[in-house]
Amino acid sequence: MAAEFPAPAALAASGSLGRLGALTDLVVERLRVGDDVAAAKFGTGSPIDDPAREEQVLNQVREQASALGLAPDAAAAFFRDQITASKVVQRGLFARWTAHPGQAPTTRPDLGEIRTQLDRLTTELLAQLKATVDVRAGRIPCTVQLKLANGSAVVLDRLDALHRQALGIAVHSVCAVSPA
Ligand SMILES: C=C(O[C@@H]1C=C(C(=O)O)C=C[C@H]1O)C(=O)O
Repeated sequence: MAAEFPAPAALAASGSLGRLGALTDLVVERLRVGDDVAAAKFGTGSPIDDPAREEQVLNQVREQASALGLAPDAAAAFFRDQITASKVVQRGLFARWTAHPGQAPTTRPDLGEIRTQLDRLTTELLAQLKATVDVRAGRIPCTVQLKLANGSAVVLDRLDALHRQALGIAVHSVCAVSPA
């Protein structure tokens, strides 16, 4: 009987469920990198918003999307959501750390290294967008798969309210036709 319900650790090892599980896991990984970005900027005076960097990210997205045969505008819209979600995480953590300085990070990661990590995630996320074109084109199946993937990610990754809110923003345009 136990074998029918894999232990949480086994589930965590295999990632979020369903056909959008791998994409969702990358989205969550990018949100988590947002925590590191916040730690890199907090207390330095560096703004959360960096429009020049955003433009660079979106240009990279458009170029790589075209090379993969994905629609550049749709890919850019998806990444605009990733950027918005990252900034929601950053603002939430800034507010938390300002209100509770004891929770603020004690080490400051290097923003340049973090951005290299984000560039790698751009490539991996685009590959997953490409791999899920078919499932994302089906309105109802996509919505069901997205709920499955997100629901399992929330549990497996133990997402708090801030990261759940950010995940909702980040997957806003995953299904080609958004549910009502
Ligand atoms: C992640 C950063 O913070 C913001 C979010 C970005 C992103 O999600 O790619 C890019 C620039 C910033 O507006 C960053 O500065 O690198």
